[in-house]
Amino acid sequence: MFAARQTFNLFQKRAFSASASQASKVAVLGAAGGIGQPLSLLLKLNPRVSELALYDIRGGPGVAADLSHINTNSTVTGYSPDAAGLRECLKDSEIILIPAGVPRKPGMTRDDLFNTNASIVRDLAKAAAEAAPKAHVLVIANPVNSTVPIVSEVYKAKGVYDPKRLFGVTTLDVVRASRFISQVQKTDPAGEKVPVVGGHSGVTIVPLLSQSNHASIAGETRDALVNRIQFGGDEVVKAKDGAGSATLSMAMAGARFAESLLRAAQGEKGVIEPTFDQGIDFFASRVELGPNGVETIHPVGQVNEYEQKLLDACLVDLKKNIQKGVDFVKANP
Ligand SMILES: NC(=O)c1ccc[n+]([C@@H]2O[C@H](COP(=O)([O-])OP(=O)(O)OC[C@H]3O[C@@H](n4cnc5c(N)ncnc54)[C@H](O)[C@@H]3O)[C@@H](O)[C@H]2O)c1
Ligand SMILES: O=C(O)C[C@H](O)C(=O)O
Repeated sequence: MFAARQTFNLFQKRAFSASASQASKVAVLGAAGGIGQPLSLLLKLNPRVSELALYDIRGGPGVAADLSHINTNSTVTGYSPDAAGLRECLKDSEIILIPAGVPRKPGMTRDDLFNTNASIVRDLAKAAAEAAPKAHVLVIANPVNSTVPIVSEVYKAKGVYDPKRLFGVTTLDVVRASRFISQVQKTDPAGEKVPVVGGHSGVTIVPLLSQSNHASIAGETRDALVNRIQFGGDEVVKAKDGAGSATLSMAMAGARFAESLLRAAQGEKGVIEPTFDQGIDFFASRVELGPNGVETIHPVGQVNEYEQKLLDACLVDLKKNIQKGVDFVKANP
């Protein structure tokens, strides 16, 4: 049994009747990138978003001009790539998504991105903490296991940290798990829910097949499925052959998470998503969302012996990844 007091991803779907007319400003930092562009497109199509604010060190205004011609009601603004532009972009945002940062190439681990992405995320977090301290922050930039603790340390230093409003986006892991299990079982992925807990890299990604519709999957089929869920990102990195990592599936996952937060903010009950988040430590698990972000962190629940071993292996790496993020901000405030 694993008593998690942290989060990394979320999931679930419910019918809803909340009004979509409430004003919601959503900011995307890294909006001109491989994830940023399709993510911004999906947000432009979301009637719950009233204002889309796009920032990137290059290309933000161009992406904004393009999206602004789409005939949905939201406004789209691209901001200049400087401190004033970033501040304006962030001001009054309800949700801030951060896909800014470099992606992997074949042969790299997500941790190999740390040296470049840690300072990018730290600096964006500083700006967000100052300009929009109450916004929900959704960290996509890798290594998520370390970049989320970086944001939390920055917010603590600024005296505005609210663990209920900080999320590591691990939605893609449950999206993959649902798709991959449906391929094995020849079912509709829409009906497949597989909790995935832990972190967002390799063995820290722990799918709980015993809690899925197919608890009896065992042996080589189970091992292959678990491995595919844990290393799904590598599949895409390899196929893109040096041109980056998952962007389109990630955009879908990020947009789904933002939509869930907006639904919860607009009064819908029972909105559950997986996210990497902080209770005592950081850990991805299913989280119920409310108007102020995290409402309830669901326990990991009953796991079998096989999954307990996966969790044990996960925690070894995850703790190191978390500490690395915390130490980075302490050494480089
Ligand atoms: N959480 C997940 O599940 C998940 C999934 C896929 C990718 N990722 C991660 O997301 C990140 C982005 O991936 P991508 O494919 O979009 O990369 P990309 O290189 O295509 O885009 C990154 C964008 O960030 C911008 N950028 C860089 N520094 C910036 C800064 N200081 N301020 C604002 N913008 C800045 C770049 O100009 C670029 O447009 C990577 O770190 C990748 O590993 C995470
Ligand atoms: O694999 C990567 O580096 C990107 C992302 O974390 C993913 O899971 O696709």
